[in-house]
Amino acid sequence: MELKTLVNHLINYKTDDEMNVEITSIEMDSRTAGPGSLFVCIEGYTVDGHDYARQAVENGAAAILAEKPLEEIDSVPVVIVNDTKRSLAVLANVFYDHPTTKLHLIGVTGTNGKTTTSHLIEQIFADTGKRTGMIGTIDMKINGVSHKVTNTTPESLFLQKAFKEMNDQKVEAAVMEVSSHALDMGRVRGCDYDIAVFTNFTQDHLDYHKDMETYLRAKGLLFAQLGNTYAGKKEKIAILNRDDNASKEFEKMTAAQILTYGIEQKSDIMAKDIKVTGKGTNFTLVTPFEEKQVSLKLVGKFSVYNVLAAVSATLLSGIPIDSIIRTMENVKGVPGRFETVDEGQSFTVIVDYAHTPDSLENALDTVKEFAVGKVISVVGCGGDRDRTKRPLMAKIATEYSDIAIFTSDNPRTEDPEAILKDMQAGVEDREYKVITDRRDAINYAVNLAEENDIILIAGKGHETYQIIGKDVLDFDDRKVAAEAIGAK
Ligand SMILES: CC(=O)N[C@H]1[C@@H](OP(=O)(O)OP(=O)(O)OC[C@H]2O[C@@H](n3ccc(=O)[nH]c3=O)[C@H](O)[C@@H]2O)O[C@H](CO)[C@@H](O)[C@@H]1O[C@H](C)C(=O)N[C@@H](C)C(=O)N[C@H](CCC(=O)O)C(=O)O
Ligand SMILES: Nc1ncnc2c1ncn2[C@@H]1O[C@H](COP(=O)(O)OP(=O)(O)OP(=O)(O)O)[C@@H](O)[C@H]1O
Ligand SMILES: N[C@H](CCC[C@H](N)C(=O)O)C(=O)O
Ligand SMILES: [Mg+2]
Repeated sequence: MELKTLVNHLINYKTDDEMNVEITSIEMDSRTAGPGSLFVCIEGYTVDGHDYARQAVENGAAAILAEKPLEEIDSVPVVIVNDTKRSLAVLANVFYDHPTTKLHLIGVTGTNGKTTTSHLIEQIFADTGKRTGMIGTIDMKINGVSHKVTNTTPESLFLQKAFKEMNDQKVEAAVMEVSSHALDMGRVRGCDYDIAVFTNFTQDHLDYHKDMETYLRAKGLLFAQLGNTYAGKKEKIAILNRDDNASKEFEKMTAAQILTYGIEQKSDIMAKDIKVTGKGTNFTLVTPFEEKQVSLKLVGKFSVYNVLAAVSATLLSGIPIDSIIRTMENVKGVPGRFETVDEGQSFTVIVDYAHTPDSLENALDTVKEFAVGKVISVVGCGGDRDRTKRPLMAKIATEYSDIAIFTSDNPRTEDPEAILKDMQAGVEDREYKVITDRRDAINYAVNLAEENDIILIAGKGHETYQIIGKDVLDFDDRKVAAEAIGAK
């Protein structure tokens, strides 16, 4: 596409250069720029992309989009805009020919349960033979093939390119997690969602959003972005958790039609008579048309919420209820979410991704419900992340466990001992043990466990690394626990 044609989609830009070069790719990283690239300079949190424009040109870039004149660049056209990040979302959408308008696209937001709900939705579509796409914390999947992602919700350029790939691979239905960071940073600008799903809203990420109100507003952008119905497209739908007060705010922010789900409050889609056991969860699903018995392998009341969200989204996508229920009953789980480590031992070991106060409380509450023996928890809090959740998580760990072990979970550039001190500040009159090294902590828990005890190893779930300083070291809770059980 000619640079002029592409850039003309922006309502305001300046250039002194001819814009007749052919653009064959858009890049935001000088290291991936090459012949034919339009390199877009983004001022990041770590470095300023403008400082890499020269490198991009040396690599062959055909043009530059920047927020200021670049005197060192005279061999290729430089186009100036007010906001390169916002412009990038527009240009990527145009360049890849508005890929999300050709997909049935579902966005899932909320503090906890995004990955789980997205996996459930994808599985329901896949089981009906649909070609599917999914983007989230664990990976991006296109028709079942996994691709690496570095963010739960990647940058607009990555997203639009990924959706184009989905178009090329004839994907019909796609689901993605939409993080509050992504909404705030405009990564999902230009994504044409058909359905937006809200899971729940509790404390997390206050390092970034500073307060709960700002965090809530960021999540609300997904529902605001859903907008109105317009000619030729299906109705836009917001699916809201009636039991969570944040839904009331999101309701005000969207012009879309609303479907609610819930357990406590009267909702369009409901679950009643919930029975949680160590083996699964049974409940009655109530829709506006019928009642159905559902028997899940997933455990916990929180899983019922995720299932209700997935049922709502797929029902409204035209999937028959019996087909949805069949998938829900077969799903064994999502990697690293309440995943058991079974080496034939006489006690239970569960690896879970709970890394917020609310998710930890839910996870431990569920474990307590079916625990016969002691509950032993291994819990840590991430470094360079929300400090205020540390004392809360520690308090929950001690209140819901017979033995709570505090350890490290990706300390990143912080001192691990300082993170553990922040955690300990939240504990009142309760016993706990501090073992800084995560492997030692898991070994200790496994050696302590007796018949019928349950160990919950929280925080890292599917992660296969431990970040200490800037080093990313191999570490997988599931493998480490299996080794500890083997050694015992
Ligand atoms: C704070 C934050 O969100 N940072 C994101 C941001 O990084 P950054 O601003 O530091 O980027 P930078 O390194 O300064 O680079 C600026 C520009 O220079 C370019 N560059 C850089 C180096 C070079 O040699 N050449 C070059 O052109 C870069 O490509 C970029 O365009 O842009 C990167 C590329 O898109 C992201 O991967 C990165 O996410 C980091 C890894 C991160 O940890 N983000 C977290 C906070 C986050 O977004 N989390 C949410 C999930 C939360 C949840 O669900 O719990 C998420 O959606 O992932
Ligand atoms: N609906 C829910 N309500 C509360 N807690 C939940 C819910 N679903 C899952 N959890 C807990 O939260 C943890 C993380 O779940 P999941 O990965 O699905 O959430 P997420 O929103 O994708 O998280 P992230 O923001 O890190 O991507 C799970 O391991 C479980 O302990
Ligand atoms: N998306 C979350 C994941 C946290 C996982 C936990 N293991 C940690 O590192 O804090 C974050 O980046 O805050
Ligand atoms: Mg996730």
